[in-house]
Amino acid sequence: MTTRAGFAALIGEPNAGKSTLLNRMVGAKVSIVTHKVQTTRARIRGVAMEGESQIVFVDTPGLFAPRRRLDRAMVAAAWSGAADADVIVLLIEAHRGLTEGVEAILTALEEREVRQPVMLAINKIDRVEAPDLLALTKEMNDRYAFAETFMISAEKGHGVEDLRLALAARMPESPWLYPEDQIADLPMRMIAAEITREKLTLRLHQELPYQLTVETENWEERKDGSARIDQMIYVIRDGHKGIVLGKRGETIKAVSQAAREELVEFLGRKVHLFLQVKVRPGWLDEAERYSEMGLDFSDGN
Ligand SMILES: Nc1nc2c(ncn2[C@@H]2O[C@H](COP(=O)(O)OP(=O)(O)OP(=O)(O)O)[C@@H](O)[C@H]2O)c(=O)[nH]1
Repeated sequence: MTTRAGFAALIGEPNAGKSTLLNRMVGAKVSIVTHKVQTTRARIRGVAMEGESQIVFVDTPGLFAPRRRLDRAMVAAAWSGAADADVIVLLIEAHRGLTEGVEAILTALEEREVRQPVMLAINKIDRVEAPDLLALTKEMNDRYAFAETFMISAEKGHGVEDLRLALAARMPESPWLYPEDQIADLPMRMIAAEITREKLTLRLHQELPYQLTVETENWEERKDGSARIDQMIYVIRDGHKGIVLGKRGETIKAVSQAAREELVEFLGRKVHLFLQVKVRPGWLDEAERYSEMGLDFSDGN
């Protein structure tokens, strides 16, 4: 039996339908991993099985509008995440066509001399007429040498199976990256940390997220069946610590409660969550720290 496994990077403008498509391709069985898990280079969004093939879907956070230095490093990392993948899928919206945003992505693919196959998935075909769709297919393929083109409706499920089969066929021969019965069991600590990070970003000013990391420092299974989880929130300045804590600790309390509720739902048992905030000054400028995260500092400059 030959098994295949590899990474498929899903790229596209915001709102293209990435989440909808992933949920379709990954299916209910593993939808648990749709929490955005941050790995060093890309976010693992889900794992799909198709016959003997395992497809690990990653997306590329921060591809757009880099503003600050770290954001730019994130963009570079996002691209290297895509460059590390075995296949890239560019998702565009049928009714919007070759937008400026899509053009920017294609230019970046060319500039970076991406060597792996890029599949074009034209989504939301339920919103256009057939002649327009054919015209767009031609326009896109004249613009870039896509390996294959798919016309899909992620929402309605049309064409999704064909895309999944094509991706499966392009996965390299390899043992599976995740045991089949553990697909839903991606590193729990990372997922738990990401849950807290998400709650923080929901609560805090938009400026903060990339300057803040959450690490699960301790995970203890208790005899009564509950889990004790200790997490550290790292910020770069004293002032940020105050923001995270909030007045009389209100912010962190609310974050902790929201994160704990989601963890309870996620783990299906009682959770004791302990959050602490620590300042790690100069973090933004520590090239070493960047490389630990898989971020290429020089490239991001
Ligand atoms: N008509 C139509 N709408 C769709 C289709 N697929 C997705 N949508 C809608 O498009 C919107 C965006 O979909 P998402 O899956 O959230 O898009 P996304 O790319 O994950 O968005 P970001 O997380 O912002 O990057 C939602 O309102 C979906 O319901 C489709 O095939 N047809």
